[in-house]
Amino acid sequence: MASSASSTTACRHTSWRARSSCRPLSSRCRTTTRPGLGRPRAPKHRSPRATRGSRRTRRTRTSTSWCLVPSLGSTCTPPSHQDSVEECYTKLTELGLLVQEVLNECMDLPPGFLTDYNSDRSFDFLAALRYFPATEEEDNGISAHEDGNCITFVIQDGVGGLEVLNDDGDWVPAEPVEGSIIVNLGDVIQVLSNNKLKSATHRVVRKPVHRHSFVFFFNIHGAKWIEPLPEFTAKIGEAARYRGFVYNEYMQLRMRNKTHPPARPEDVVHITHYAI
Ligand SMILES: O=C(O)CCC(=O)C(=O)O
Ligand SMILES: [Fe+2]
Repeated sequence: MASSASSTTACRHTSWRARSSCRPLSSRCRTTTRPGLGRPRAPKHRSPRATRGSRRTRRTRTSTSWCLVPSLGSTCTPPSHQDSVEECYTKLTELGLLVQEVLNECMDLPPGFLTDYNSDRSFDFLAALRYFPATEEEDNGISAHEDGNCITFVIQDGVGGLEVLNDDGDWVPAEPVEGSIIVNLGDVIQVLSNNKLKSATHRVVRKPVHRHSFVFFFNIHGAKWIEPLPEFTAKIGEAARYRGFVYNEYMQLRMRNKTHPPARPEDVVHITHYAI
């Protein structure tokens, strides 16, 4: 993650629960200074106006998000867009299933393993995000973080601002490419693969103009037990790097990071919470 004390949007969506109401999820968002969400890795470069951790952080609106298609509860989709949003949701679900199969092969798992293991689609959701223009003092859209789920698909407009942290600690812009979808792996895949595959650390830096993105979270059922698979541990003589946990428990801890931001950055819960 970018820094151990960063500013982020207090009320940005974080879990399927928060998205089950039909209103902008962060319509009254204010920028607050609080610990970031990712791993304590120091990037070499920071965008010039980023005020993560700064005492100067002004209370300005940074972003809003709407849940278009939640698995539970109502949606915020206007009736006129219902059909196209639902079609989009169906296609993204198909894409998730396909990418999951590709992952299954890349991870050399028994055929169909991930399809069976992650067969319940009721925790997936699609969100629409709107980022307000950066101000002179502040340009943080979303602080550095890793997604806690399985796979995330991001469809962004042409404005840019999404950045990924590489192994050298440099932030690399995920430049908008028309017609493309960005695929992020999340913490669940990192744990299952015992760190062979990594969840991408990413953030959004706001630009001087509005930015919009659609984010589809291909999740896993909340009751699922997540732990490193034998193919990445016992079968190859490697120790598990994580203890097992129930997915919902991790989601709730991540949510608590937001509702009750810990005073000390080291107390923010990341996937390392389960590291052995
Ligand atoms: O808006 C984006 O490009 C990324 C959003 C994101 O990282 C998230 O919602 O977790
Ligand atoms: Fe993310």
